Amino acid sequence: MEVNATILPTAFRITGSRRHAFELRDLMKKEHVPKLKQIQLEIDQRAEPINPLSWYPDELGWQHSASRMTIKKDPIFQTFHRWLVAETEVGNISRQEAVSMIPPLLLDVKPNHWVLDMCAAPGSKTAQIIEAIHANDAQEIGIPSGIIIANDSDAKRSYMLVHQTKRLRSPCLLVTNHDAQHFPNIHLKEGSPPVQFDRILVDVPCSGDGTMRKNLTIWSNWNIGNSIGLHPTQVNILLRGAQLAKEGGRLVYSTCSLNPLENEAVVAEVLRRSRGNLILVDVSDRLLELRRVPGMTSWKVMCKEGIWVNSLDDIDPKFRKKYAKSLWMPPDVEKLNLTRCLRIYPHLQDTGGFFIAVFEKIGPIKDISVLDDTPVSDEHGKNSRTEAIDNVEAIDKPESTTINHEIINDDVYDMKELNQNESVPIKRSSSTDQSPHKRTKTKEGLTSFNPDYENEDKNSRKSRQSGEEVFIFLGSDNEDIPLIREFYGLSEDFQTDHLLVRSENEKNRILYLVSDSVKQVLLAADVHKLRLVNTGIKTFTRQDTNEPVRCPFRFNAEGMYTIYPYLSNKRVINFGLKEVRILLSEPTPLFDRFDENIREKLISLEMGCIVAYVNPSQEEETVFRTKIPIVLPIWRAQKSLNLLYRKDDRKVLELRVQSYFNEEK
Ligand SMILES: C[S@@+](CC[C@H](N)C(=O)[O-])C[C@H]1O[C@@H](n2cnc3c(N)ncnc32)[C@H](O)[C@@H]1O
Repeated sequence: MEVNATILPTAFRITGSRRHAFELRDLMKKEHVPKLKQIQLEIDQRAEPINPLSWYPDELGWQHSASRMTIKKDPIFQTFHRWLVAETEVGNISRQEAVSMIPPLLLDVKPNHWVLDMCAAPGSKTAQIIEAIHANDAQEIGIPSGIIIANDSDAKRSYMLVHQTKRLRSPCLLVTNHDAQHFPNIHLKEGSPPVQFDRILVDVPCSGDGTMRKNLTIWSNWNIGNSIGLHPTQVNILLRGAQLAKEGGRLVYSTCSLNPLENEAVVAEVLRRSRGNLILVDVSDRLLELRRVPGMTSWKVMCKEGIWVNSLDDIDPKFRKKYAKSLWMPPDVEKLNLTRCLRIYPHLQDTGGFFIAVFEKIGPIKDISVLDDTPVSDEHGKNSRTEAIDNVEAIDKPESTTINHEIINDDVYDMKELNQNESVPIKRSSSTDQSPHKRTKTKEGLTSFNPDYENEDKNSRKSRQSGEEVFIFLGSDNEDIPLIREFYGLSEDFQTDHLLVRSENEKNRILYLVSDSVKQVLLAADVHKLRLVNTGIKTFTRQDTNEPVRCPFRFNAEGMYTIYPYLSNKRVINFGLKEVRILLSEPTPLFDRFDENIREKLISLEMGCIVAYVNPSQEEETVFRTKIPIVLPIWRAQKSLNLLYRKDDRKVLELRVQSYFNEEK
């Protein structure tokens, strides 16, 4: 309790592909950490200085407890903070509560995995999963074969998730909006078995009592009923996850609550109803430095009136329907290995509270109906007796929270889903046309893209809300592709059939790139059942110009890093930070503003989009040198350049450049 009344330290992860992450870590250790430690000692002897989280692999997780005041007032902290913000904005660093980093680590995601994140918003763990999928990007050219389907039942929060994960620019991410208890089956082909996932994260809604160091409202809003009400939903979400996992696949269940009714009671019920086909994994050999306490093997239930109750039978029959039988310890509790669950208490290592259980699916899960008190058989439940779901159905939830046999029967399920979901037409197209949209002329007749971005965002959000989102893949006969390939020297390895447009009215205005696995899902036989929120990274945009230009397609900042490895040097120019500063300080700098070698190269290129490649490690006067490159899309007009960055992206780039020179803002 004493620890709970203290301020939670700030934690962050160094992310990105492994090679880049190690580089950034070493730079931080060399340039920032010694100074920060020194200054923190001088300012506040009690504060924990910046240190790596001992249990986080490869010193990529860090924590410090400097106060806001220290960060605000001290120039060394200010410099560090600016660097942190700049690297966070470009996706190289993620701020995340330390304990919340544990579930994705134990999920053990590989770049080829199909991953479902069932309750994903606002997306901090999704970001970690995306990073794991892209872990080898710096070493391997190509888009990973894995996929992350990030789902949340709350539409607003799903959009928040899209926003949060945008900076990671992954073509492998697909965001959906479903009640995870009824996450639909996906059949890639007519009559094929439904997709089963290698990895499933089940980070369920919970009462949140483990976050009381950060969320002060928990202290006043907590009540006994919260956990009792959440338990059935948590059971149903985890059960649906268990069904959707591949045999041999892994599920991680987590909550930021320490209440056994939301943790061990849920795990026990799901293990029982999986009839031996789901087992708890012993992860005692993982994250060895992480201090943890084993899961509980006995617990009691307090009813909403504040009285300890031994069984459901002891509840007043009038209120019995409000309690799930599975809240109470099952008779075979000792057989379930609940000690393999992880409890993280705040005092163990100065964090929030958390609960994690890691499962492996070892057999098909077909019958998930409620069991009576007969212990689960060691032979996959052959002696178990099933009964109808009664009390669980009646828990006061806004919508049905039951999972029963129907869910694994596709026909019944389809009918349920069709009522819920609007169709998402998936089409193939070969034609191109230009959309009518608002144009703003700049000095050299180049249509400014910023106002269009804003309009596009508003419109597309509107269309998504009314269920009109479309994903139209470019056909192999699309006439723009050969031009794009030739103009930019795009390698044959780049699969242009993974480009799509997202609006019938604005065909080919923006070309989005998706990975092969996302494409498979978008073309699945029953994709109409999926409520799609977002997918794809903006890669090319048709740029309207007054001057005739041979290739009107320009790169987008969002897709720039993904497409860059596929480009020849045809339209790539090496820039230094000096040139980047010119681009940032002047809207359309003339060629004359640049050194002769750059000017000559610019003159030799025909009008259209070019790419600037910046390697900060080659800059002599910079303070913080990493080899992490900056790759910028630029419009080469008649006599001037225009950095194709939105206002907010410009700000981030400015911050990044400043941080290299350790300058005051
Ligand atoms: C603990 S938060 C998830 C945090 C998230 N995994 C992260 O790391 O940022 C739980 C989420 O579950 C969502 N949720 C609640 N009920 C759900 C349901 N039945 N199906 C899917 N998501 C649900 C909530 O909207 C909330 O965003």
